[in-house]
Amino acid sequence: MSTTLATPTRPRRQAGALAEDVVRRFGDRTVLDGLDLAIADEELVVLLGPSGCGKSTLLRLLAGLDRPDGGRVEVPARRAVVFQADRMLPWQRVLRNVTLGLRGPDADRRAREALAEVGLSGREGAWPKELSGGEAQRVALARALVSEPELVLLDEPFAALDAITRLRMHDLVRALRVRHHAAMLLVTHDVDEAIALADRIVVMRDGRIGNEHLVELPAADREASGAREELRAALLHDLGLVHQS
Ligand SMILES: Nc1ncnc2c1ncn2[C@@H]1O[C@H](COP(=O)(O)OP(=O)(O)OP(=O)(O)O)[C@@H](O)[C@H]1O
Repeated sequence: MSTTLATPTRPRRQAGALAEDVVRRFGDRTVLDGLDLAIADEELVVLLGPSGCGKSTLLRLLAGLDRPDGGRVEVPARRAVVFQADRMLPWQRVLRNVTLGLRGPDADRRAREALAEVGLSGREGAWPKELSGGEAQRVALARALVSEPELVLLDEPFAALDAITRLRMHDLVRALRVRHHAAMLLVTHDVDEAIALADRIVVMRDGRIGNEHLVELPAADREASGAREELRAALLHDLGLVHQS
């Protein structure tokens, strides 16, 4: 008997996230004013912009923690958010903080694996207050990734860390990207962090995305190169931090 195989329908490649003509007002202040942003699968987009321009507002909309007054937001159901403060439950040990919200008999195993991935094997039984700032943010990353999200939203996750620890966290993010295939949106004030990590840097201006920069520099050139310096100067200009003569 012959069998006719149905043509497999390829899953539609869904964008990592989409914001279309998004408006968000607080009182009479329009913070997001017709903003468009599409993040591709597995793309790491860094969002830069002056303080108060609406970066966290956009991130909260994409996280589903807030709703727009106009426009459309499309995000995958499996998404995770990492904030500047780790937001662990202080009365739960590290392992329980990672298994929070996980279901199934393998929750513990998955949480242990996630902690190993961020370099925290052996710290499962620690209390949150026993962790350094860098370790706490590692837990936050483990907690975000343990559910295998398709979209990870990071709101200044390393801002409170010292410079050396922040560089280690950048290495960790790069390593995690290789293993997890999530789209990421990272909000930061740190132009060097943006250049170190981004596939694309977008700069917010007047409630929308203003300039965008694709970052196609190989890893070594992100540390030191003429192209890096040019990009850095362009970003400082976009942010109004230097004036071109
Ligand atoms: N829930 C809210 N109620 C009223 N105003 C708000 C609310 N959330 C944000 N805003 C206002 O919206 C503007 C944008 O805030 P948002 O936190 O998004 O800026 P940001 O770009 O993330 O700033 P920063 O870089 O300083 O973190 C600010 O003026 C803020 O006061």
